[in-house]
Amino acid sequence: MRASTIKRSLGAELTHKIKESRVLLVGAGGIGCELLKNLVLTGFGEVHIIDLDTIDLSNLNRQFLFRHEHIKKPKALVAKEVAHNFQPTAKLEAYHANIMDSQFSVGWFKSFDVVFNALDNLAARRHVNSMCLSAGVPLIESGTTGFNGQVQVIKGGETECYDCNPKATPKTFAICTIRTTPTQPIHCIVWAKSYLLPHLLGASEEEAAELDTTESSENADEIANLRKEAQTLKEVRKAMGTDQFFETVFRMVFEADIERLRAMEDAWRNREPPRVLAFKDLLERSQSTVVPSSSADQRSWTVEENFMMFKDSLTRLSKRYKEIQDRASPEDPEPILTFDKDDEDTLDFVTATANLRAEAFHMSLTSKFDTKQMAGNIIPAIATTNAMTASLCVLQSFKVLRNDLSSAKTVFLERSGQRAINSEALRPPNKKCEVCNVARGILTITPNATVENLVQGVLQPDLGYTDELCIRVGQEIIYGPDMEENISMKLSEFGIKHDTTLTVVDEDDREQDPRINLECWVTERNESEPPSKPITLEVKGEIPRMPALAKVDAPLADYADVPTATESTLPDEEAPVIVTDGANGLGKRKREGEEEPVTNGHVDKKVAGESLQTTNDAVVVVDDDENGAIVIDD
Ligand SMILES: Nc1ncnc2c1ncn2[C@@H]1O[C@H](COP(=O)(O)OP(=O)(O)OP(=O)(O)O)[C@@H](O)[C@H]1O
Ligand SMILES: [Zn+2]
Repeated sequence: MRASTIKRSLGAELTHKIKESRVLLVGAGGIGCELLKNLVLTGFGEVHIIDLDTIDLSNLNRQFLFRHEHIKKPKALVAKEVAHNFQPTAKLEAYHANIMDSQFSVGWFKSFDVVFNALDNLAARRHVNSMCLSAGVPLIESGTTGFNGQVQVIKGGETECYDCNPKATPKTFAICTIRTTPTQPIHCIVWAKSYLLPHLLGASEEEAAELDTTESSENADEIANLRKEAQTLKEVRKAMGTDQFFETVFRMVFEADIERLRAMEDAWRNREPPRVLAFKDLLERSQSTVVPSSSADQRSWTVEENFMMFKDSLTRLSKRYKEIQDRASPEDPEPILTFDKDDEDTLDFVTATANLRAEAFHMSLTSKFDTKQMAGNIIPAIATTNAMTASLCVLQSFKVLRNDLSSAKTVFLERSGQRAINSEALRPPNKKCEVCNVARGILTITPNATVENLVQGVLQPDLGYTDELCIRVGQEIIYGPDMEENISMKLSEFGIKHDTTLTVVDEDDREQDPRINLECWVTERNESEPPSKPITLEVKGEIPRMPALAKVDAPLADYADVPTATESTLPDEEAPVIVTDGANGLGKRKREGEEEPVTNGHVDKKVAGESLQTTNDAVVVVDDDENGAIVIDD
């Protein structure tokens, strides 16, 4: 877009702010590539891009900044180079690094006007959320899953943060369902991928995160059985590389084990018992069957084809296993082959064994293509969803830059409802959220400052803490009620220096509610400079108390009315239930018992298309001579 067009659409003031701004883009994947292009074309003056990964062939279909010749090169660096061609005047900085590295400190985050998250995992999202809260920098969080997308505007102390709503943990399956009574193809796939493959080819049971092996009174026998069986499988592994290996494994898994399960009569009172797959019979039936080719991945293979594929893939995997074993020195641990959706050998093995098990349990068989999606927990990434989500991020960032949070929205992109784009007013922080419901302070220390200076010189006399407090740096506790010995140690001995963040946790809940956590950002000064105290702490007012019964907050209709952290004037509503859309960790907010998104009167829902004719200030329609109408809507 031409600069003059942008200026006419956004107005001179915002255009100027955009040009002067310094923003951080975390992640240069599906959303990140689109976002970077949008940012530079919109005229953002300085964009820093960080991504830890290198470019993969499978990225090319949607991460349009990357080409074949870029494979294996760092995403951030290539993205920077390519985007620079779109807007040579933009200042771009790239980091091939993990955003969770300590070099990206609170101080560094403070140097940005806005941070954009375009990540694919919960841990990194949470980390950036917390850094932005500490640094007081607004965050535009985004994610997509298939046709669904979401953009959330986060501003510490004013809106919900990423962690204000609980996120669902990845789905796990009870081990007994997987091992004894599978009822769906996915149960067979998880069995093949997380039980059979690891036991045969290396990794231990504990490493299979999808299996819930928690022991209870009901499943104690089954767990004991499992352990015995795991031992047997390890024994069977010794036959690897011999001609009998395939037959031994097959007979153990599809004959002996199924016989054992059939004998558990109670389990089959209300359902059909599994059938034994006889090795000899299948061997005979598949005499003239060929192993399915790799192009036959979209159709379900016959039982005979699955049998042949089981043999073929097990042979390939055993060969690989033996090769690794032969190369290793005697003191090396046993080799481990683990499932990878992009590893043909393990995918063939999982498809074939899952299907044979599905056959034994009277279920329909699954194609290799579908098995890949299911076993890899893959929901296809859709380029248009990423592109639309990235544009919505930029539109929301305009409101942040204008300091107009009251018109910023959480935006949902969806396909199932009547409307493609829905939005909700932002909500104030959830008072129960331990991540954003913290007080913040600036702690100025001298090089020799001690824990004692902090506790007895500042926290207790100035802020009223008792002995029941605990001090943390990251996850490490450096001082607490049972750690008196640390009181005389220097803060520097715990690695506390300029730009470290430490947290003070009030553990005194005997008489009244404890204070909310106090997060201190450390700055250093010279011993000789005034004031003379070795430590000073700057905090605004008293540290509020932890709200005992704070409930979920209402949508934010008017920012002027946002209750402060100490007030409890909010409506008495149930905590929101998060329906996650999969790996992106984003949750669409729904309240319990509701099918549709919240429409309780507080919520301002809008449709992009419907707003075109409105006179709402946020909607700008520009008639551009060359490019037709450009509509900027929220
Ligand atoms: N801690 C982190 N620090 C920096 N970048 C990260 C971090 N975690 C994830 N990323 C990056 O975020 C991007 C997310 O993009 P996307 O969701 O499109 O994933 P992808 O890995 O490119 O694609 P796919 O997972 O579908 O193969 C990736 O490029 C990934 O490398
Ligand atoms: Zn929060």
